[in-house]
Amino acid sequence: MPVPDVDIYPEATGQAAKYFAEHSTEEPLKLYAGWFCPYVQRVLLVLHLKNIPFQYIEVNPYEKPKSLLDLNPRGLVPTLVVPTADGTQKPLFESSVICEYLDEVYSDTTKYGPRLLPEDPYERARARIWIQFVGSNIIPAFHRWLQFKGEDSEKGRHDYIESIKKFAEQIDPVGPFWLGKEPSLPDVIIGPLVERYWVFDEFKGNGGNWPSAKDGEIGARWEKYVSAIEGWQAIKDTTSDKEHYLPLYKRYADNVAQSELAKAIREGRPIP
Ligand SMILES: N[C@@H](CCC(=O)N[C@@H](CS)C(=O)NCC(=O)O)C(=O)O
Repeated sequence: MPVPDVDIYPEATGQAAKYFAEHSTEEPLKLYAGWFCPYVQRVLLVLHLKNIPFQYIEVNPYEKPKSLLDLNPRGLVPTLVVPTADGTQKPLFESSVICEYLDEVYSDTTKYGPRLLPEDPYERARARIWIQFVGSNIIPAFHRWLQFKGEDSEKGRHDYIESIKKFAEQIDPVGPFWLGKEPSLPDVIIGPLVERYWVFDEFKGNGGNWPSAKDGEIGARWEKYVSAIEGWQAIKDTTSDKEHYLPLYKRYADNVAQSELAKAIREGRPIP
């Protein structure tokens, strides 16, 4: 795919642009977001699945406008603004925390559909373990593979593939989703990363070399899971056209991205 010559921050396109336009009017619940961001997409998935009214506010987190910094001093997206009775703004950040918050607050299943964390305490705890695993293993490996060069990048590739195999062992064998028939929070947390597989094929020459049926039962389970994520309507509705992601990910792959996250990875600090 040729990378478009875009120097400025591009805009959302395709299905995502349509979805954002539908949520552009004033609402008490506000999401400060960047259209390209996988962490933002997690929150969008929850809002979309539960059909929660909210206002979508696009900000460029690399320029960190004052409106964002006033809410979140680290200037990261997603930042959610929660309405209060006295009209003050209460911000929330960290995508997985926001997702759990929304699942708890919009919990009436007759209005908002199935809960995203299981009712059973053991299953709920197990889901949280694997959500944490995505944050502590899969995401760092994702960035290491994408941003680093040579041996460091190879270590990222190895860790990424090995950790998705571990995650795959935990997927319900019948599926298609992590807990079975219905999507749940682990799918929301890993879905946007699965949806960005092509980034590695494009920039790291991976050539679609992901775990699959040729690697045995777990590979087959993962392959089936990837198809479920890619065919998931909520993912499709919140994703832009691929070409629009290219210039942004190219900066990461070329190791010139200036975001806090990119710098933390390069300097070997914990990622924000
Ligand atoms: N751990 C955070 C990560 C959020 C994050 O890193 N967002 C990126 C965009 S994908 C961002 O705002 N980057 C701006 C920067 O790093 O300066 C979460 O899960 O919400």
